[in-house]
Amino acid sequence: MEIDNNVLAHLGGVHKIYGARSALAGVDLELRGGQVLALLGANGAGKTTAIGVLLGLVEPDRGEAGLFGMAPRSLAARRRIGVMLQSAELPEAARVGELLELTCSYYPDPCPVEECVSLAGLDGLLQRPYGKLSGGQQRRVQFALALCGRPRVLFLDEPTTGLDIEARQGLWRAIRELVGRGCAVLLTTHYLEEAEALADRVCVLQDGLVVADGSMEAIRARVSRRRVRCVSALDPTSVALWPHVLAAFRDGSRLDITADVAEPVVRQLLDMDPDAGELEVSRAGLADAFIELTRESLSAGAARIDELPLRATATREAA
Ligand SMILES: Nc1ncnc2c1ncn2[C@@H]1O[C@H](COP(=O)(O)OP(=O)(O)OP(=O)(O)O)[C@@H](O)[C@H]1O
Repeated sequence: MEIDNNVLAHLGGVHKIYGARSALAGVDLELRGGQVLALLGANGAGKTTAIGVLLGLVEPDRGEAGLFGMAPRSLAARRRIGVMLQSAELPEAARVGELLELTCSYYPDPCPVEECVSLAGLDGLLQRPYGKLSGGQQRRVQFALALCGRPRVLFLDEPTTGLDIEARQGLWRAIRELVGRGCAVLLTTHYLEEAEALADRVCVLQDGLVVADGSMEAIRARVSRRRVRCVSALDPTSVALWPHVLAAFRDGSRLDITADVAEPVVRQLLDMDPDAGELEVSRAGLADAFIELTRESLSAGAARIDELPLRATATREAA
């Protein structure tokens, strides 16, 4: 078989079953040099299991995984990656500086500690015991530890969960800087704006299956649709049946409508509810695409974004 040198990490036909539950049901995935791949999916979709298989932490029942064309558990492969999982068990009494120095000592050509500190925004925290840090500060320490070996590939499993807005944006800046230096990133996140801000490729998992895999532009192009929001008492279930409406749901006092074109929907809305107010019309983003992709995929049986059907009439409440 011909080996593509630009593929840094891959899964091929991976199945993983836990009891009666299929966590991965034949997943193919490729991460290439210079790429930021966002792995998206609802809770339990299989994202962490996929990362576990890629890292050699989870043994697949079927299929194969590789890192730099090697077995994921090989030392040579492990030396070239950085990993930040959803949780980390680190000694609570160890000071941040000690943890960084120790981790750097495992690598032949480590990243200078000061650089890890600056990228992760840990200034002033080096003397603090890890166990006394806030949850957000601990996440930043875990990020810094992932950088110690100058990774060629970074695996980040929900890296910014629990971070405040400033810390999240700091971490995005750091990720962009690392990508600029040639690091590839596999990222899972529930913040779709995070995927939009960082990723150039998106893979959506649902119930252990890849339901969409494409470039961010392909997804954006796919959702050239509009979002209409307003305060209205109209029933979203009937609004979902109007011409041009793809989905409608209630968000508190607001009605949130996704449509292929906005104008006829706005006209009908104002006809049906003259009291409708605070009208907003915007271009639908990745979040809307994601909701549709995961809602429609089961009936569509599609594997690529451009194969998915264009219409969904269910409301989010009903889904
Ligand atoms: N060690 C395990 N034993 C039993 N079931 C497991 C195990 N690990 C994962 N699962 C199950 O496999 C499925 C996929 O889990 P996984 O953690 O990969 O999902 P996820 O997409 O990462 O979810 P989340 O967004 O909540 O982190 C879930 O149904 C989960 O309960």
